[in-house]
Amino acid sequence: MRLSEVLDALGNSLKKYINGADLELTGIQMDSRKVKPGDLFVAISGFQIDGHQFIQEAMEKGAAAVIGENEHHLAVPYIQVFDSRMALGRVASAYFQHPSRKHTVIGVTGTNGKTTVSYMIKHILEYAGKSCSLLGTVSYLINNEVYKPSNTTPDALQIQELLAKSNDEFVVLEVSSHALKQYRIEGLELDYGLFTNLSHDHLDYHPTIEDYFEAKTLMYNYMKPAGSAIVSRLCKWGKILTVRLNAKEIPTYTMGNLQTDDVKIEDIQLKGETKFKIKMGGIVYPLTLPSPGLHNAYNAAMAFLTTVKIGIHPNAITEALKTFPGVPGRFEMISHPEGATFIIDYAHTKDAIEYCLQAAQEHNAVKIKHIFGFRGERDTTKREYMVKASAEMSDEFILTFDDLNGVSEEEMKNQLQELNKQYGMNKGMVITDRTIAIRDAWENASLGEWILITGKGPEEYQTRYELPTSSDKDTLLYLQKQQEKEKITG
Ligand SMILES: CC(=O)N[C@H]1[C@@H](OP(=O)(O)OP(=O)(O)OC[C@H]2O[C@@H](n3ccc(=O)[nH]c3=O)[C@H](O)[C@@H]2O)O[C@H](CO)[C@@H](O)[C@@H]1O[C@H](C)C(=O)N[C@@H](C)C(=O)N[C@H](CCC(=O)O)C(=O)O
Ligand SMILES: Nc1ncnc2c1ncn2[C@@H]1O[C@H](COP(=O)(O)OP(=O)(O)OP(=O)(O)O)[C@@H](O)[C@H]1O
Repeated sequence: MRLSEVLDALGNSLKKYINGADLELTGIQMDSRKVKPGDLFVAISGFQIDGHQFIQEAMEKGAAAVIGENEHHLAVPYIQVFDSRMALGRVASAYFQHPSRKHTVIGVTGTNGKTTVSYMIKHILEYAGKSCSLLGTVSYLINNEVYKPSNTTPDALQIQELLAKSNDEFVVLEVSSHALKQYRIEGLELDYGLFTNLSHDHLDYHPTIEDYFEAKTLMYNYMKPAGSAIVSRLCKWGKILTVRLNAKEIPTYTMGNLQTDDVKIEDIQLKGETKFKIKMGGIVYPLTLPSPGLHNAYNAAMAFLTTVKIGIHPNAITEALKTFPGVPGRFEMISHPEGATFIIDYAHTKDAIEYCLQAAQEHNAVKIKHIFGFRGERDTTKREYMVKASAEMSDEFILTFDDLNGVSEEEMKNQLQELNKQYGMNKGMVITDRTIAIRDAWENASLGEWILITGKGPEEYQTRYELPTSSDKDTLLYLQKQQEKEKITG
């Protein structure tokens, strides 16, 4: 790519161009440690460190040109921009020849359900014989290859690179509010923009829920001219968003429980298999879903509406959803020999906890025990609501450690004890070691009891615990094996 093409791609984010010889660039880097001779280095002023500090290092490694926000006079061409993250998205898209134009791109935003809806869409498309890449919290799946995710939404450079690598017709990607604020999808062009819901989360990053909502709406600045929005109107934010999108004349299709919704969800039965009906254009489609919970019926309805708009026949969609295998760590069940049911789930908001515990209630749980904790260095304002929800909906709960993220064990333990004292309704206890909390529940599990372990989903532990296990599932499988061994040895 020529430097002159970089300048074209920047458009109105270009502020000043200094030392202007045109030259050939061999790559783009936002991390000085990765720079190779001939690369364009984009200096980003980060949350941890200011990338402008590394301009010298990047040049020593052979950077042929630099983009940044500050005033600099360098030996190589320097392009001053208003916002380096925005510039990175635009330049990366141009460098990889605007890869989103060669795919049908589906962006999914919302507080909860992004991953599940994305997996459902991929499953339906594949059932219909299409190929689909997926970028999200659990993994990046491109051309049937699995990549370990760096973030829910990768940085702008990685997004463009992965889309360029993808030979799949469709790409579905989860779009977090952090990504939107940080211009990670700048340069991307979406065919469909999905909004699942909005509830209390990330109020450490966003000053208010209104700001969080505004961040989510930014996704709709990236629609292709013929692109359309698919919005769940089940929460008030979806209703507000629909009005906004109509005003912007973006074709908007809604899922909800009103006659005016394009897809109306009705007659939901949650006992046993999840069964519900979708009413669309005067026709009623019965759906059966192996994934339990009202939230999953909503997720399936969003996937249904999206894939209908893509052109998949509704009957093929209903058939495909019957065999949806679920998502790792989302309401994943493991049975206990005494007839209890253990669930591993990624719920880390009050809303998600309520949906999970409700699903257990709907399955006639004789008793509900809930094991959960809170991530260190993440939104502390949601914790009391999560405890209140658990205290109201479970029979017993155990507060335990989640990732500490640098918070001391003592500090987190005090927090857990304080939250339990204030909001626990005398139903809670604190067992800080997550594996011991799970073992306690395993050893005391009884017939018909449901034990929900939430917060970590399939993620590996970051804290060293007493049992030699690496995740909630691993702990349960370990306990299962131990019990079998004990039976054999008497
Ligand atoms: C708070 C936050 O969002 N941080 C994101 C941000 O990093 P940052 O600005 O802090 O980066 P930094 O470490 O300060 O570095 C600044 C610049 O200096 C460069 N650098 C650094 C060192 C060096 O030697 N040389 C050098 O050039 C870095 O490459 C970078 O370009 O930009 C990075 C690149 O896009 C992100 O990976 C990073 O996400 C961090 C890891 C993170 O944990 N983010 C979370 C909060 C997040 O984004 N979560 C959402 C999902 C939320 C949800 O729904 O659950 C997500 O999309 O993952
Ligand atoms: N539509 C929904 N409404 C409310 N809660 C949901 C919904 N779908 C899933 N959940 C709950 O949220 C948890 C996370 O689900 P999922 O991974 O699909 O959401 P996400 O938006 O991708 O979350 P994250 O961005 O944190 O990865 C699930 O384990 C479940 O408890």
